[in-house]
Amino acid sequence: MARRTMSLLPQWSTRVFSVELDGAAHYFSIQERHRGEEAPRVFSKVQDHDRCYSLLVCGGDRVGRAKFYAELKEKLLRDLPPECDVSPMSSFLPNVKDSLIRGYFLKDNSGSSSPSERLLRDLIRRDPVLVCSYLKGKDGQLCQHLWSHADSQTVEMSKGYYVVPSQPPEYHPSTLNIINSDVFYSFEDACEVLKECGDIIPEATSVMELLPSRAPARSKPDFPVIVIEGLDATGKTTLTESLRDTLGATLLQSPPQCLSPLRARFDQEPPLVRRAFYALGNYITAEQVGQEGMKTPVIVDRFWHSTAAYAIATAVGGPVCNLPVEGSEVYRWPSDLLQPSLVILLTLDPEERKRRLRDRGQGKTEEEQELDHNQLFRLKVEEAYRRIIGPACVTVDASPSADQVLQQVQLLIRGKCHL
Ligand SMILES: Nc1ncnc2c1ncn2[C@@H]1O[C@H](COP(=O)(O)OP(=O)(O)OP(=O)(O)O)[C@@H](O)[C@H]1O
Ligand SMILES: Nc1ccn([C@H]2C[C@H](O)[C@@H](COP(=O)(O)O)O2)c(=O)n1
Repeated sequence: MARRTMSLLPQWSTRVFSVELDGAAHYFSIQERHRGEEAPRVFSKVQDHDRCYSLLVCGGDRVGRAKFYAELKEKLLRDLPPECDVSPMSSFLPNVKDSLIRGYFLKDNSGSSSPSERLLRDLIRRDPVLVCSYLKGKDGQLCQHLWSHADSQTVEMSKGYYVVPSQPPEYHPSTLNIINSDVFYSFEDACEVLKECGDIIPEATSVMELLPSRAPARSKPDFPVIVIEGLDATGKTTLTESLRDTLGATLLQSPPQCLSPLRARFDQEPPLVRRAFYALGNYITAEQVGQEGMKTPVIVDRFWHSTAAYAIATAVGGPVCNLPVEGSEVYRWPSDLLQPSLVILLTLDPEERKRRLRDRGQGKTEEEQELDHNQLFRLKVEEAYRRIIGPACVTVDASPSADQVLQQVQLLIRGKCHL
């Protein structure tokens, strides 16, 4: 643990820390010397008697880290005193890709530091975490003390760093680690994740056995390939089935049928593993498209746009303006994935979508419930859909009757694919 702490120290003083407190992001950095002047308070909501700590998840392998981060919040909420608030926190090097470390900020106003500190000492001894405490210095300024663990003893490092407010970064920190943690741009990169979890998730081996040996050739099939995208209950199933019947097409879906028995298992996993699973589903579907597309037109219910848009919207906290800017490399199409002839995005007024969901009355996945409750998340998914290129999607208003939507889409297909 001591060695890991030390390996981060060279960058420690150039890092920015972000804490989500009361719905707002607070950014701070640290300084070795006190500049003399009174620094503005970083956390206006932190009272003088509150004890504050941060926990950053680092070290170990990326699958272990992702799983530990997902479990840590539950552990903290379960084992800390109820007077202790737990908020998301991160540390990053501004505009440096892959530099984000996630964790939690604890604000303890229980009046006794013992239970929290016991838990933190236990965590630092056993788990891949860096722990800091925040104390007022002699001059009244807040200082960050990095804990270290050596020889079975946890000690607060004697030297404190002064905490000073920092400007919000140009790019939201959660965008720094998207590539290869949330979105995978090649078959190899997504496969790598499943290979790494074979020991702890036996189902990963089952997925590997269903995969082609490499990314299927990207050569265009003889017949057009049309992908239908959209949030749940926008009418994808209804439309894709009608298109299959009217065009004499083959209907496929991503994730493909063969992954259905494994899907619920991967939906429980942290984003790194879950998104790799969905990314690989697209390659299995692409292989099927390659075969069927030599015989008939192919309609695909969800494909890459869904994989990338949901992953990006989940990874990026806060409002739509936190998304990576339009034209960012995160919206690019994977270089080894078959490109459809046309991608249609069905959009629907949120109230009508809710009505259709209610009428359908089926169970919902956690992400679907999130879409329902969280207006911001829905807006981010829709905006991410629109920003993806190579091919970009064509938006169709799905509020008219099913027949009218079908006609509108048939017109687009005739124009673009000459069917
Ligand atoms: N144009 C339409 N007008 C009115 N109702 C519709 C229309 N299209 C579909 N519906 C109804 O809305 C509900 C959701 O449609 P559907 O199952 O096709 O959506 P979906 O996008 O495939 O959903 P999911 O992604 O959750 O599977 C269904 O009850 C369907 O009958
Ligand atoms: N190609 C795909 C298809 C689906 N997903 C993910 C995104 C959502 O979490 C969920 C939505 O699918 P549904 O419940 O409507 O079948 O599945 C994906 O990432 N990639």
